[in-house]
Amino acid sequence: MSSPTPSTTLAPMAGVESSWFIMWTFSFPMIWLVLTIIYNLYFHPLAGVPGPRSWGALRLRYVWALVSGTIVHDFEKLHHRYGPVVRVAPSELSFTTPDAWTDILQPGRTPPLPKDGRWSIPGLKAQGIVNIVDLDLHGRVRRLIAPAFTTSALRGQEPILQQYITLLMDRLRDLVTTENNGTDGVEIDVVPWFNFVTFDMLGDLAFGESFDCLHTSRYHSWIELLTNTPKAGAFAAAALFYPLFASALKYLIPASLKNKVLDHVRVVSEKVERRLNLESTRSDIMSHVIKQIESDGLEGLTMDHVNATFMVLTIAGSETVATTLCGIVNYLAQNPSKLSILTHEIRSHFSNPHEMTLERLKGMLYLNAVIDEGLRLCPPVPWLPPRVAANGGSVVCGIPLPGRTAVSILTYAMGRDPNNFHDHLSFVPERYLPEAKTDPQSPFFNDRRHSYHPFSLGPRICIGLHLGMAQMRLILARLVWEFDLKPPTEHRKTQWEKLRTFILVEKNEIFVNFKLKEGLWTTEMKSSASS
Ligand code: HEM
Repeated sequence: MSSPTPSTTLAPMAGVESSWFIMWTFSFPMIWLVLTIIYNLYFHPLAGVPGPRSWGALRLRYVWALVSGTIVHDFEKLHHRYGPVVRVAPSELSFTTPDAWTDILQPGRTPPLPKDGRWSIPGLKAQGIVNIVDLDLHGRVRRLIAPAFTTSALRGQEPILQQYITLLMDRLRDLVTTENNGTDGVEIDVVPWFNFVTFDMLGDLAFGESFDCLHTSRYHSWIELLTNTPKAGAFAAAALFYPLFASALKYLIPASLKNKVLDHVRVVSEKVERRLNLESTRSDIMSHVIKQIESDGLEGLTMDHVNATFMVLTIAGSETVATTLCGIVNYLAQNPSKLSILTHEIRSHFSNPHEMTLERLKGMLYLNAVIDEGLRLCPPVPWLPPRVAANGGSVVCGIPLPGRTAVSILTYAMGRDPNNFHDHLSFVPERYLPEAKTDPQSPFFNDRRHSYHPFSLGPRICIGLHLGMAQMRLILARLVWEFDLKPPTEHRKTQWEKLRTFILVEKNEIFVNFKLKEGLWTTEMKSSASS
């Protein structure tokens, strides 16, 4: 009897082995996935915190919300359903309780919880102030730039702010008069204009050079790249939650984009260097930094830290102010009775724009109430970037958190919470007037104004708070002094609640109807419009 050939005996065995191999290859990750889900849902230390199973089982649902720009509205819905503390990922909680501000940000006491390093900008030699995780390093960078943001420094910077606001008014006046003689209203998309003015101001204050957006009525190419940074940041952070995907991403990013980012870093360094070498007596942000370096040196920092900080300042100091202004003007145009109170306050106090100094505008009660109400309904940082619990664990709002648990605060939902604010979804600046705080008959007497912090709190509170408030006061006052504003046609109205968020709010077009104030339509303007 002839013995079987090897091929006839081995073939079935090889088939069995390869099918085992295939089965293991596919089933091992499946088993791992199922075990992870079971652990996260039933055995994880945060398993008892309220939240939907689909978000607590894996981080996929969170990442999807992040890259689709729906994270803020999704979190808000979860808070409505599950309460003030929600588990939004296996090891991340979102808070809307007032105590979260103090427990997480620790104003004036023990060090705050550090930022979550997964949100840093990848590929930089050093992080800028907003993204630095190390508390000591952050403190040194903050000390270097802080003198540029005091109220007395702001007084020196006022002429620069006024110069750009005048230019903005000139541009808007041109648009209104050339489009239809200024007599009927003109619908203007305010988004680019508020971005132009805030970027130009920041360019001048930080680098001693405007970006010339207002002069050219166009975004500087650099600004276009910068405004996409938060969106790219959301995608980069999403990738970092899955390290395998993050390394693949490195190879997927087109070389042209990588080069653009490198170019961008190079341009900032050149701008910083040019300004540092400029012999000038002007008072801007850099003049204070130069004085600080001359007196205390760089305190162990490198120029990479300075450059990265000036890069983030350009965004943090302009997008935020532009977004809030868009929100405020959108609400004002759609609430004519509130707009007319503001317009009356400004026009009755000032007979010409030169009288509108920062000092005098600080005392305009309704103007300030309008800004506070705008910040409540349209916070430009609607979701405070996550912090992490200490390695050995921390306690936030009475909940013991395992080490490295991420925690975030949903500012947007806190501002719109009926438990915090009466008539919570309406635009009512009156809630911020002094009488609402002192008159028990006021429907807003019990509003929890103290529980809302659009500029954050503690050692990482917004450094540009005074500057931002100054820009908003000046721009709004000049706008209502010069123009009669009205809502746009119905199909062009914007509902703020529908905007997406990629770390910062994504603004599309926001139309407002502009008409020159009665009496500003001078003979000179008429002839230049008709020529
Ligand atoms: C409407 C105006 C503004 C609002 C509502 C606002 C809000 C905020 C918030 C909530 C934070 C905390 C972010 C975090 O902890 O992750 C922050 C930080 C910061 N903001 Fe603002 N901001 C505004 C305007 C400005 C301006 C005008 C500047 C500067 C020119 C600026 C510069 C910064 C910087 C540098 C930080 C980081 C501070 C640190 O980490 O120490 N902001 N801002």
